[in-house]
Amino acid sequence: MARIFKPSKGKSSSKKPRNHRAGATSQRDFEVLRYADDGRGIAIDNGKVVFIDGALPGEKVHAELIKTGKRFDEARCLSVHSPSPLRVEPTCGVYQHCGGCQLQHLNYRGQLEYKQQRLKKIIAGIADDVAVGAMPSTAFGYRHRARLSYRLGHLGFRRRASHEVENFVQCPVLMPELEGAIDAVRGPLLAALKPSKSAELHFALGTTATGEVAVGLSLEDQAARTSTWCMALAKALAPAVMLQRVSSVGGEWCHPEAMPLNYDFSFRHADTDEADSSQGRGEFFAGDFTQVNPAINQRVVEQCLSWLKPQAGDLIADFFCGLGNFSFPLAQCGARVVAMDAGAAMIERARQVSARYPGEPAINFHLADLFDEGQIALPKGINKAVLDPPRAGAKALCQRLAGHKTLLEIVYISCDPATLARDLVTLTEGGWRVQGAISVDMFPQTHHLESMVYLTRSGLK
Ligand SMILES: C[S@@+](CC[C@H](N)C(=O)[O-])C[C@H]1O[C@@H](n2cnc3c(N)ncnc32)[C@H](O)[C@@H]1O
Repeated sequence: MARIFKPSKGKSSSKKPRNHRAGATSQRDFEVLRYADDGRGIAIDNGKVVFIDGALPGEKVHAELIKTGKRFDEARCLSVHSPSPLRVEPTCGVYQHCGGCQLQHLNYRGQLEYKQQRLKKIIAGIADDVAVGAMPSTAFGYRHRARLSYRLGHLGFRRRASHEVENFVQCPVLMPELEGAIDAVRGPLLAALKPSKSAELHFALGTTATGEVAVGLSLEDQAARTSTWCMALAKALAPAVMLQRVSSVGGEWCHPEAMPLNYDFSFRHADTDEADSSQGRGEFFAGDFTQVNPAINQRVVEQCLSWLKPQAGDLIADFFCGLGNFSFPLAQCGARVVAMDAGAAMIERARQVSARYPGEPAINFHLADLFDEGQIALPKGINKAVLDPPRAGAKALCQRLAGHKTLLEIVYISCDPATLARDLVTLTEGGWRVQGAISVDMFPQTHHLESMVYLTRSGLK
């Protein structure tokens, strides 16, 4: 028997299972049939669905029930009788406790296949004739930012299904420079954070204006006390990490010496394969939204440009634009862009960056809540659009776009399969057709699925 998952010695796993029937055997064997949408294995036990953490389809596993409910049970794999050929030994030493990754026990080819199949399921019945592509990433060392929690003297990632914090030692999905910087400032941070009970810390890796690699840190909540406290912390962390921004009840406070990091807007033109870095660099602070996997992000931007073929004469809406990740490359190809987002600080920074470019600004950045029907003002004459919403999707916006008169092409980038499925139904019922779909591996080793879908429609009278 291959022993893969040992029962955790951590506090959270020693707790008695919630809802578990008194006297019932909590460990037994299961045959795993298929994947659940969150990467767990699904088995059927006496007609009831059981979700098994750490189990793969085709395997016979020995698992411990950790929760029982009316409709389904939940279990954790303890050992594997007949391992799947796709099973691998997890790289990370704390994989079985940490809440960050869910698929390290599945080889990378298997992960890509699993994500591709999920996207196939989403467009089934909507676009059965469309072949779903897969965009692979490097399997480890891809993340340029990380959010760590501090709680009761521990600094690291949240444990699986728990509020407890797993102390940060190493994290193989982080870029090595980021991993090293977090390790370097662990001591000073732990000393400084002592008085507060809990805090969220956003680390991000980028370059400075002079091209050096730098790491920024922003703190949330009660970690931000007084400017004196922050100055002392900033000093203790430098030069390994810049304390960039601190949220506090009174608003945002930036350390006076902290510089924003650079955001790279360069891409390669699909037709010539030439690199284009003429829109150069934007700026961001740790805590701003940036795509976590910069190499894959560049490919996503390039795929978007290759579908939309932006050119002079186009008026393109970039909905949920953030710092202008898509807006700047679209404008660089000659299109005019109207960009919208609800993040006031990011919109302001994007405006400042766009104002520095010579000539007429080709991008208009607007602050808008795109979930609020009343605030969705669709720019007149748009013929193409990029939608890159948060997990909640773009319900109200898709309802408005479904019957839009001048809009002919949409690229929808989604980080949530359920809301993507809902919004695609709205659009296709309005006459839109899916022409392309790609599962993008923005988050290797996790079950998170990023997708890109290209839709077109002939003009409405
Ligand atoms: C997945 S990110 C995409 C950002 C950007 N397109 C990029 O590639 O970096 C989603 C964006 O939606 C924005 N957002 C969240 N809720 C929103 C809302 N209700 N209305 C408008 N924008 C919102 C966030 O500020 C964030 O920038």
